[in-house]
Amino acid sequence: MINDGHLIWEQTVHVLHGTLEKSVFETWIHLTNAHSFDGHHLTIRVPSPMALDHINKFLLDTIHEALAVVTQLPITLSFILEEPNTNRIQQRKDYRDHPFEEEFTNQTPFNPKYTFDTFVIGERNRLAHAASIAVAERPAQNYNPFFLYGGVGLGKTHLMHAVGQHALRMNTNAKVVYISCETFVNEFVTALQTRTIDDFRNKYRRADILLIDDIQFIAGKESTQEEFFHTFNTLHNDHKQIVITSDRPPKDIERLEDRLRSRFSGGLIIDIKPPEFETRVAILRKKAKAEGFQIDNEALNLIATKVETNVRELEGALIRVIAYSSMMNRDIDLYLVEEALTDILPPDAKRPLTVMDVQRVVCTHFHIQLEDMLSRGRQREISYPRQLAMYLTRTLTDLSLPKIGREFGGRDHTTVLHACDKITTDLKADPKLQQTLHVLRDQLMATSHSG
Ligand SMILES: Nc1ncnc2c1ncn2[C@@H]1O[C@H](COP(=O)(O)OP(=O)(O)OP(=O)(O)O)[C@@H](O)[C@H]1O
Repeated sequence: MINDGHLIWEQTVHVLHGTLEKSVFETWIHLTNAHSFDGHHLTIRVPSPMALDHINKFLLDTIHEALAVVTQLPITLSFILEEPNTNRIQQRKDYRDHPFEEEFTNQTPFNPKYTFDTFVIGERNRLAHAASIAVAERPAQNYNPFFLYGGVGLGKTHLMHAVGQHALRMNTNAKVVYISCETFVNEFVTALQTRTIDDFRNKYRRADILLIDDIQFIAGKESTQEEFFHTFNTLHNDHKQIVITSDRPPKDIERLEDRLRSRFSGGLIIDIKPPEFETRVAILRKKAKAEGFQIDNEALNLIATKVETNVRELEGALIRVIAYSSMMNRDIDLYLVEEALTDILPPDAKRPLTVMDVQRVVCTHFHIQLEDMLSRGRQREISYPRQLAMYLTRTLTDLSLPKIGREFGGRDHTTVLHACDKITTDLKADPKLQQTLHVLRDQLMATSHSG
């Protein structure tokens, strides 16, 4: 189970990397590690008493929020001091997504997970992948610039890091510069303010391969566009490779100078589209395997049906399923995936489920009256469907335990809690109950879609 803990914390750190100030992240979070996880409580090791103190005083809320984004489960957290001889630098090197924004250096500038080996090829990214390999192996020969565009979370940054790492493997002396456009803009402004524009120019205009991510960020920034235009020309004239990513094609980037637009369009432009079903399943399988989890095909297929357009979200869904399975101490099967991902509704979902929907569907299934379900009656023919309906309401809606209690004939929240625990326990050993639940859930999903 510690494996799950590592995975959950790794993703949480990933979220924190995007939300915290860079210096805060680097100082307090970067060197933390998962220590133990029991399905409900995650213990994190921190490297120094100062970090322990700072995290507990100032960062707890932010960290809990990030954890909730990752798992959406009530997992609790605590921090402990790391034992002195742990090799923590070794353990935490992957979380730095975009670390390579300093001087030219060939020391692991990229996310080691973003390589061609870990990239799953499918119909809709095959060309992007092939062009990326060609550029990495023969920089500035055929496709220059190489402009890669596509929607959020589809693997553009992954491919760009793969190009950089592969190019460095082919030629360890190559000066490969990776930069997000946002950082380029910020560095340019700082260079102007601190009169270090020559250093800035040397850094970018002496690259053998310049990889610039999310170029759409340059829109409307006139002086940066001017600067980038000259950077681009210098590199291009010197036969150096330029790789650009964007969320849209050059023609659709607003407030972009025409001369840049035409430069961007002068090489190879390729788009990357959301992966089709088979590729989504293959991505999930690869990711699960890489993290040390064996998940059967049916469960992977179900996750892949639920998340269609964004690989980052697809990976997030997988993490949530794994975390949920740890927490409930149950194997990952169709039922568990359904429960863990209940709030991911297909795009055409019309309205959220109500407690009435659940009660109606369960009563019909068990041939009982609604008034019996809401009554005080304790006969098993009534009490068991009632407990099942409470469990379904709890897992399929946002209602709190007290609110559910009120909706079921004014019962106490501990009764609801007991019902949920009972069904959770029964589910583990009762395939028939699993089947029943599956049928009921399908009907409820159909209910919410039909609006
Ligand atoms: N074909 C793929 N195979 C394996 N992993 C993938 C693939 N496509 C995307 N991913 C994974 O999905 C996640 C999001 O990808 P990435 O960050 O490259 O997206 P992006 O297109 O740059 O998105 P954004 O526009 O938000 O910057 C990463 O973890 C990446 O490794």
